[in-house]
Amino acid sequence: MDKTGDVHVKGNQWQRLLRWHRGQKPNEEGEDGAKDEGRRNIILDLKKINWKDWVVDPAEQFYYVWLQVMILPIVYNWVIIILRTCFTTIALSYLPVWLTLDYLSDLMYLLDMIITVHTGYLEQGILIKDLTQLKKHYLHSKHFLRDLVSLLPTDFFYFVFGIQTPLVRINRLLRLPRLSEALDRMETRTSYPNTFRITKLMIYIFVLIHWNACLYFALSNYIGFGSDRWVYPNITNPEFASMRRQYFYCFWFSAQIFTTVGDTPLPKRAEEQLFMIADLLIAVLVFASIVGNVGNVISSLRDRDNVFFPNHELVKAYLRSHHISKELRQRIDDWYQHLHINKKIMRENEILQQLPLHLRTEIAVSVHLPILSKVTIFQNCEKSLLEELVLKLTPQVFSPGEYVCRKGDVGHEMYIIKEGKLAVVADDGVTEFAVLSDGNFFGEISILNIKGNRSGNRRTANIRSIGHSDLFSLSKEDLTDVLSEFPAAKHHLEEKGRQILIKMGMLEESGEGEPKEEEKVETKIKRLETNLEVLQTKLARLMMELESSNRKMQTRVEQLEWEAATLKTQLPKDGEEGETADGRGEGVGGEVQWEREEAEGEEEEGSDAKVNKVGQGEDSNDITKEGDGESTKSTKEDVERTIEGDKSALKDQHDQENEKGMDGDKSQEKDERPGKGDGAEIESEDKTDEKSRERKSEEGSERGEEEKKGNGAEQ
Ligand SMILES: Nc1ncnc2c1ncn2[C@@H]1O[C@@H]2COP(=O)(O)O[C@H]2[C@H]1O
Repeated sequence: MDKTGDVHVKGNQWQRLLRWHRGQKPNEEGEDGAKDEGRRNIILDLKKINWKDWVVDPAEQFYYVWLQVMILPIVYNWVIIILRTCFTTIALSYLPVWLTLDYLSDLMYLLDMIITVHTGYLEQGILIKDLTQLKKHYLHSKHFLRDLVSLLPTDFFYFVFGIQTPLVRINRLLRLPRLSEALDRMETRTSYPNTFRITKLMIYIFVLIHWNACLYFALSNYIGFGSDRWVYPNITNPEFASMRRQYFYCFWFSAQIFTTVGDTPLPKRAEEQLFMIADLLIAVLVFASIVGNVGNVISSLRDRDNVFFPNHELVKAYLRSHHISKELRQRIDDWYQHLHINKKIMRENEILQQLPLHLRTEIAVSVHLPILSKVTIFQNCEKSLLEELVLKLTPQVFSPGEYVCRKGDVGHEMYIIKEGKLAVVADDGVTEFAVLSDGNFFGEISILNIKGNRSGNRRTANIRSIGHSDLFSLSKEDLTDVLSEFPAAKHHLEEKGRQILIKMGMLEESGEGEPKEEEKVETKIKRLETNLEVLQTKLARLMMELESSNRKMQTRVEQLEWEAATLKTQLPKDGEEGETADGRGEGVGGEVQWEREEAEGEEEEGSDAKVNKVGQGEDSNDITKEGDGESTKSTKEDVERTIEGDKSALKDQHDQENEKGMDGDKSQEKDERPGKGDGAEIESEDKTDEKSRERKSEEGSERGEEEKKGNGAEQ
C-alpha cells in the first residue's frame, strides 16, 4: 500500500472510532446517508409495532415529546377556565372556539391516560413491559384517580347552571402534576437550564397574575363596577367597556400588586382590604422567589465561569499585593484574555468529575480524539488504551515567547501540541533548531530513561511557544503506565528520542551499552546453573533417604513376622501353663524387644542425621533439615503404629489360639478321627523352631556387633 493510501485508511479508522463514540453507525455515505437511514428505520419500526402489546419506554424520545404536547391542554385549562368564569363577555363571545378547544383538550387528556397505561416502569432496574402488570400498576396508583377525576364529564352541569359557567370544568386543573413532570424533563434535557428556569418562573408568575386579575374583575363585579376608586371602573363607560380593556386593566392592577410597586388605589371596603392583604402576602412570596431564582441563576452563571476559566480577580488581587512587575502582570492579563476570548476551558477534568467514568471517557474521546489521531505514536493503538490515555491528558495554554521547558530542567511530563507552533531553540533563545506544530509531541526524552542518554532525566533542549499554544501534558507516571501496556508506542517514542540524541551527540556509543546487557544475561545464566546444581543435589539426597527408610521398614516387618512366628511356636506350652503366665511373659518380652528396637531406630536416625548434616551444602540447610526431621518422625510413628497394631493383632491371635487350644482339647475329646490337625501342627512347629533358631543366631550376632560398636563409641 502506498503512503497516501495508508493515511487514508488510518483516517477512516479514526472517523469510524469517532462515530462509534458519538453513537453513530459507520456509514460510507456520510452524515446525510446516516440521517436518511435513521428516518427509514423509524418508519419501519412504526410499521412493525404490534399496537395491542405496545409499551412506551419512559426514557425514549416519544414519551418526552408526548409530555411536551401535554403542556398545551393543561396550560389551556389553567388559563382559560378562570378567564371565562370571571369575564363572561369573553366566554360568550368566543363560545364555539372555547367549546372546540375544551373537547380537544379532553381528547388529549384521554389519550394521555391511554399512554400512561402503556408506559413501562422500572422494577429492580428492569423495565416492566407486561400489559396486565402495567394496567394493574396504573389502576392502583394515585395518578389514576387524579386522571380519572380530571376527565369526569362535568360538562353535563351546563344543563343545570347554564353554558356561561365554565367553572363546571374546574376538575380539569387536576392534571397539573403532569405539567411539572414535563417541565422537569425539559429542564434536564435543555442545553440552557438557566434560561429555561427563568422562563418557567416567569410563566408561573404570569399565570398567578392572570388568576388574580380574573378574581379582581369578579370581585369588582360583585361589589359593583365603578362603586369606588379601587374596583374596576363602570363598564357602561365606553372607555372601559371593551373586553381587551377590561382584561388588560385588571392584569395591570394585579401586576402592580405582585411586583410590589403598590401604586394602586386604596381599598375602602372590607372585601377590598381582605383581597389586598391576601395579594400583598402572596406578592412578598412572589417577589422573594423572583429575586431568589434570578440570584441563583446569576450565581450559577458565575460558578460556571469560575469552573470553566481560572479566577482572574483573585489572581489580580494577589499580584497587586505582592507588587509584581507591570510587565509580568501584563503577560498574565494577556493569558486570561486569550482564554476568555477563545473559550479555552482549562479545568475540564474537574468539570466532568461528577460523571461516571465511562461517560467521562466518551466525552474526552469525542473532544480530544481528532487531536490524538494526528499524533503518530497513537495512530495504531488500541481503543481501550486511547481511552485510558485521553483521560490523563491535562490541557495547558502558553503565551507567545513563553518557555514550555528549558534545557537542563528535570523532566516530569511530555507534551502533545493541540494547536499552535513551538520552536526548539538554542540557549540564546533565537537560534531555532526545529519548529513543532499541531499533532507533534515533545519532552519525552527526559522521562523515558533511554539507554545511553547522557542527559539522564534532564531536558535536552529549550522549547519556546511562538504564538499562543494549546498543549496537552501527560505526566511521567501516566505515560509509563500507558506505555507498559503498549510496547509499540514505547519503541516509537524511544526511537524518536534516540534519533534526536544521536543528532545532538548525547547518546553513548551503542557498543558500550551492549556488553553490559550481555554481561547481565551471562550472570543470570550462571546463577540459574548454580541453582539447578543445588536442586539436583537435594533431589539425590532425598532419593537416598527414601531408599534407606524403605529398607528399615522391610527389616522391621520381617522382624515382626519372625516374632509372630516365635509366639506361635510357644503357644502349646503356654496353653498348658495357663493364660496369666502367658500374657505376662509376652508382655514383658515384647516391651523389652520394642524398647530395644526403638533405641536402635533412634541410633540409626541420629547417625542418618549426622551424615546428612555433613553432606548438606550451605544453601540447602533448612530444607534438608526439615525434610529429614519429618521423614524420620513419620517413619518412627508409622513403625510404632505398625508395632502396636501387630502387638494387639498378635495378642488377639494368641487369645484366639488359646481358646482354640482349649476348644481343640475339648473337640479332640469329641472328635476321635485319627491324625486330624496334629501331624500338621507338629510339623509346622518344628519348622518354625528351626527358623526361630536361625533368626536368633543372626540376631545374636547382630547384637554382638552393635554392642561392640556401642562400646567402641563409648571408648
Ligand atoms: N532537534 C529537535 N527536534 C525536535 N524535537 C527536539 C529536538 N531536540 C529536542 N527536542 C524535543 O525537545 C524536548 C526537550 O525535553 P526532552 O529532553 O524531555 O525531550 C526533548 C525532545 O522531545
